[in-house]
Amino acid sequence: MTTIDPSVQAELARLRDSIDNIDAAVVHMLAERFKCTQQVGHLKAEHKLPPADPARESQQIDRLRRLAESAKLDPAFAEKLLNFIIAEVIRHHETIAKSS
Ligand SMILES: O=C(O)C(=O)C[C@]1(C(=O)O)C=C[C@@H](O)C=C1
Repeated sequence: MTTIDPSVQAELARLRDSIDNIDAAVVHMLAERFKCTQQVGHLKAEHKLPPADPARESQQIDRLRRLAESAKLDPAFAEKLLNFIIAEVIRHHETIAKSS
């Protein structure tokens, strides 16, 4: 087994504490986002609007890619993440539309 220098161990623990806080913030922000999109899903179902809005998605992707670049985050990663989240939202919208 490898022995870790106590100062390295302490630095790792400090960084992991921050990572845990950031992960918690991400979960809370996503939960808030999904609360909003649930309401959008009900509004769309009530007014017979389609679950997906590709024009809106293009605007969101352009904006997020620009934000990612200025934050020194890989824009391709930001785009993939947004697409992953939106795909889940569209599934939720479809479920709401079917049940209403
Ligand atoms: O803004 C909408 O119309 C939504 O339904 C929300 C949302 C999103 O998650 O941001 C999801 C699906 C649409 O294709 C576009 C955007």
